[in-house]
Amino acid sequence: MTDRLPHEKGFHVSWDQIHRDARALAWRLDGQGPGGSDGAAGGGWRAVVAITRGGMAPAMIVSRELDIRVVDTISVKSYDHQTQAEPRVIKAPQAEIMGADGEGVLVVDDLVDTGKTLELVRRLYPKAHFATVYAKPQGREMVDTFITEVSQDTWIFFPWDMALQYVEPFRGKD
Ligand SMILES: O=P(O)(O)OC[C@H]1O[C@H](OP(=O)(O)OP(=O)(O)O)[C@H](O)[C@@H]1O
Ligand code: HPA
Ligand SMILES: [Mg+2]
Repeated sequence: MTDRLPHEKGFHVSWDQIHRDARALAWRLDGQGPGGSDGAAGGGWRAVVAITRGGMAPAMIVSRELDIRVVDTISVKSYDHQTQAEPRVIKAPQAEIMGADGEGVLVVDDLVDTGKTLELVRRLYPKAHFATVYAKPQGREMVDTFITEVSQDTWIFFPWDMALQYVEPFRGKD
């Protein structure tokens, strides 16, 4: 177990921001799949596999943008709150979708941090393409395509983990 606290900085991502960034990820992936170039069905990808749970919202947006209807999940658990444990697969995707090595499959996650989650999934499906919306330097090598890099000492807060709440004005009482 590695204690990940404290993080120096917080990067707060709204629903609107993750939607824009996941769309940007989809557009970058369009035509990059082994199944074809410009105009190919699904951007050349056979299927999208979301790493649950954080990868599900980005995977939904990517699969919608690229018109990919075959969508599955792999469940990898690696953190309890901000404390990291050894990642383990709790649920695997369908064998027919993945094929022998994952070729033509787009594996999507919200972020790569240490890279341990992707390292595990890569070992299982070495020819899949690994895409995340955000990446930290330590895990960057594990991801093929990402949109925004944040520093290692930043904790990314996603909208599904947050709620709107009142804040005192900058010029508050006393
Ligand atoms: O690169 P790593 O250091 O392995 O960290 C990245 C992973 O950690 C988080 O998932 P988590 O295991 O917390 O589960 P969740 O998606 O269900 O929140 C995040 O969604 C990534 O999947
Ligand atoms: O920065 C992060 N934010 C949310 N979940 C995470 N899981 C690993 N790193 C992070
Ligand atoms: Mg996750």
